[in-house]
Amino acid sequence: MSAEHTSERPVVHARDITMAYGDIDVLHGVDLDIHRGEVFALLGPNGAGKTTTVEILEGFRRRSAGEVSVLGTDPERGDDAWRARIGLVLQSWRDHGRWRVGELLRHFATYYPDPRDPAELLALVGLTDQADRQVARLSGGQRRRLDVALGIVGRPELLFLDEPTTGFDPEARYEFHALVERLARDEGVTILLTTHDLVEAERLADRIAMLVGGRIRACGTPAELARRAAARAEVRWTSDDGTARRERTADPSQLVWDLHRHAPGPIADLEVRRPTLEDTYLHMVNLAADGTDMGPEPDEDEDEDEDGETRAA
Ligand SMILES: Nc1ncnc2c1ncn2[C@@H]1O[C@H](COP(=O)(O)OP(=O)(O)OP(=O)(O)O)[C@@H](O)[C@H]1O
Repeated sequence: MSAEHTSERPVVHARDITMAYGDIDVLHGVDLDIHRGEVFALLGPNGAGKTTTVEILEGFRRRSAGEVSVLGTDPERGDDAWRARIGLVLQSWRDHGRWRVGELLRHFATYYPDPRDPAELLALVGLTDQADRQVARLSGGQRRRLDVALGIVGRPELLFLDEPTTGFDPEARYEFHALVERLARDEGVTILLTTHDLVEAERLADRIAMLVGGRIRACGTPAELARRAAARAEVRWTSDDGTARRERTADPSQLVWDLHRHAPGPIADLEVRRPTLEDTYLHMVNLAADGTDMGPEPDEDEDEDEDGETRAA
């Protein structure tokens, strides 16, 4: 990566993005800062505004208002040189069915000043054996691997991954996760991932933002988010009379200690279940569905504005 790209300025910087389709408001003031080499996941239920947000950052959609800088440029004014620094793995399959896999990759490589070697890239995504196969004859998971290869052939500084592992078998998913980690860790690629797979987000993301109803409700590391949402640990055990018991508590150590003190012997089936990212996610979504406008929850990594809004900084 050249020195001009290594400044501390966030790769993605957005303030107060709003978006309306006709008279329907979809985004209500989204703030984002994503730093170089960070894997950032955007989570949220169907219709939350994830694709809209990402398309605005990619320069495919004009925002209604707000300030956006991606790799130092307003995406609405991004030129070809700017676009060449960005990789896209989109949900929709592009129509290249009659091309052969290797041929298509070699063709795409010609668009970039310093592309990856197509043969190495095929090996990287596990498609070497399919190099001479027509794209239309690939399985769903193999097409998705090709999408990933096309997204990174130009050595992007910023990679957008829109539900990248849909249709992957577990092994392909595992290999893909390792690839994403390598891109971010070894090559300093910044990655914005949208996914409905909370396990994937937890595994890959340095930070996660939860977008619900067009607002960022929470942002932080997976561990920070798991601790939120008033999510308390659950302690499970089987009491002396054989009854299955469960209790939620903010202090599971104390509860386990108390159980031991009062039990005549070992406690059967004792289990402590820590709050998970899923607990927080469901909590956020349910609050929004109830119409409880609790606003975003600030944490130690976030700037709080005068009005109490949280920035994903
Ligand atoms: N071109 C459009 N015209 C009008 N409304 C749109 C358009 N695109 C999206 N919407 C609406 O904007 C809202 C947000 O859509 P968006 O696709 O950004 O959500 P999402 O979070 O990506 O959802 P999903 O998880 O289902 O992909 C939805 O209510 C959707 O119906």
